[in-house]
Parts: sequence; structure tokens; C-alpha cells
Amino acid sequence: MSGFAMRLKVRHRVGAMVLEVALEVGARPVALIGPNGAGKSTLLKIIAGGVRPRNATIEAGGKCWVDSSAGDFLEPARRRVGYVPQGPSLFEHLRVWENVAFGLEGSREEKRAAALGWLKRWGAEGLSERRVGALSGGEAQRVTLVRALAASPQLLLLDEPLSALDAIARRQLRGQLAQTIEALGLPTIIVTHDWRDVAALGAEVVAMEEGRVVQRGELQALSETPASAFIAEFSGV
Ligand SMILES: Nc1ncnc2c1ncn2[C@@H]1O[C@H](COP(=O)(O)OP(=O)(O)OP(=O)(O)O)[C@@H](O)[C@H]1O
Repeated sequence: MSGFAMRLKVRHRVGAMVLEVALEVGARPVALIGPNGAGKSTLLKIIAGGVRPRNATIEAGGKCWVDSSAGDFLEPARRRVGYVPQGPSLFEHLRVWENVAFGLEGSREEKRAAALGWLKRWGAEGLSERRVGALSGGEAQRVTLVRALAASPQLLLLDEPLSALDAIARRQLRGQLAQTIEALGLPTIIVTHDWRDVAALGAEVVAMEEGRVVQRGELQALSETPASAFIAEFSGV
């Protein structure tokens, strides 16, 4: 168990919407749910450092990452975040193993061996020499997840990380992801449209709509007293 925790408070205009959220994550995973356009991806980008929020404090592992009133902003590369964004994020010109090796330390050979080990554990050793451009959507998603975990992050941010996988691969990867997160006690925020992800990870649900948190708690409790039609539909197991 790492004991690492992240706490944030943010108020940030994005397009026509105002994102206004307070959130905390520790060893127990948080599942962010909500309709398209609710602000889930923007929130992850703010935590990862890709979007600089107008009005926010983010504290993680006892350190200040963002304090907009003081003008503090820790560079994304120094946040030790494993971020799996929606859509492509691998380095197109590199091979698969080079992508996984990117955040690792050591000589080229050491990094290669470590990357191959990671790929093997995640059922992707057969892809190691391939160029990223030659991967299918599901293969690329698997590699992106491996790259995020290989860099020993302190915080894992997953934006619909299993959405491109076929049903069998999704079930298998979901199980492995849940085991890994639990074994490492790795603080994790996952954006998902699938209640099975919430159940497998034993996550606390945080439901967002139009930039705000509208309900949070256990999946079971949300299904019994849903605060919105979306939550009823999502949790209606
Ligand atoms: N850079 C931007 N400029 C203007 N509007 C933006 C920008 N980024 C996002 N938005 C808008 O902000 C809203 C929230 O987008 P966001 O991607 O965070 O939603 P989401 O909850 O992740 O949705 P989805 O489930 O579709 O991925 C959307 O209406 C989107 O169009």
C-alpha cells in the first residue's frame, strides 16, 4: 500500500460549461461516470496536467501540484501520473516496446528487457516489435495501459481504458487491472460507461452531470436511489 492520496478542488470554465468539482482519491478506486460532455475527461486532463485550470488546488502525496491563487503549477512530467487518455496517445514513430520503455530508467538493453517483461505480463509480447501505426484500436489500447503501468505511477488516470477491446479481451484485462490496482494499492480514477468496471474494481462511484458531481457512493446504493435518469440507466443492473 502506498498511502498516497490526491485531493482536488476545481472551478474551471470549459466551453459553455463550468466544471466545479471537489474530489479525493486514496487506495480505493474512484469511478467517474456521467453522460457525454459531463466534464469527466476534462477533469482527468486537469489532474494529469494537460489542461491548466483557472481556479484550482490539487494536492497529491503531500505535495502541491496546483494552486492557482499562488500561481503554482507542477509540470505534467513531474506528477508521476499514469494517464490513459481517450483516443490515441502512443508515440507513432516508435515501436511498441520503445513506447513502453519510454518512462523507464537504465540502458537501452535494460529498458528493452523491462518493457518486454511488462508486455508479456499483459499478453502483448507478440506486439513488441510492431510500429504503433500498425496496431488495431484494441491492441493500441492494451499497449497504452501497459505503458502507463510500467512507469510506476503514483496515481492512475484511466479514461475508458477498455472501450476498444473485444468482449473477451475486455473481461480478461478488466480482471487483471483490478488485481494489479489492488495489489499495488494504486490510487486510481477510472472514467467508464460500464458498471462491470465499477464492480470489478470495487470502486466508489462519482456521478457527474454538466460539470458537477450529482451523486456519489456505492453502485448498489445508486441503483436503489438514483439521482438522475442517467444514473438509473447506468446502475440498473
Ligand atoms: N478545449 C475545449 N474547448 C471548448 N470546449 C471543450 C473543450 N474541451 C471540452 N470541451 C467541452 O466541454 C464539455 C466536457 O467535455 P469532456 O470531454 O470533459 O466530457 P466527458 O464527460 O469526458 O464526455 P464523454 O463521455 O463524451 O467522453 C463538452 O461539452 C466538450 O465539448
